[in-house]
Amino acid sequence: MSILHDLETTILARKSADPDSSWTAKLLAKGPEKCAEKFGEEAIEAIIAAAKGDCENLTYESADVLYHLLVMLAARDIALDDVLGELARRQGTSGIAEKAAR
Ligand SMILES: N=c1c2ncn([C@@H]3O[C@H](COP(=O)(O)OP(=O)(O)OP(=O)(O)O)[C@@H](O)[C@H]3O)c2ncn1[C@@H]1O[C@H](COP(=O)(O)O)[C@@H](O)[C@H]1O
Repeated sequence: MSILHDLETTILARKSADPDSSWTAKLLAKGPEKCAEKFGEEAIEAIIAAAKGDCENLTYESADVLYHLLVMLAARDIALDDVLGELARRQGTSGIAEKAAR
């Protein structure tokens, strides 16, 4: 069990929690569109840190991105293992071959 799986378990439990009881529950209660918007905001913050070469902030923002990615996936009932499975499927294929297959 990875830390991402642990975090996913916590996030899934928040889907049925009182929105006033936690940040995650409140965000999930706002719906998948808001979760996606939040993910986009965090991704932009990571992009800015990367562009500036601010590695300390990029590490911090990347944690925000991963957390908000898991929340966005949970909001659409997509399991982390589905995403990891897709990555595993791509292992051994070149990026160019992957692009051509789409
Ligand atoms: N990893 C995280 C995590 N990363 C970021 N955040 C929250 O995400 C929010 C995003 O930051 P922002 O600055 O964009 O948010 P904000 O400015 O407070 O909110 P808005 O202005 O958008 O309304 C912050 O409130 C952070 O606390 C997180 N909240 C929770 N977790 C994990 O989720 C678990 C469950 O958290 P709760 O749901 O709070 O119990 C925690 O134990 C953590 O492991």
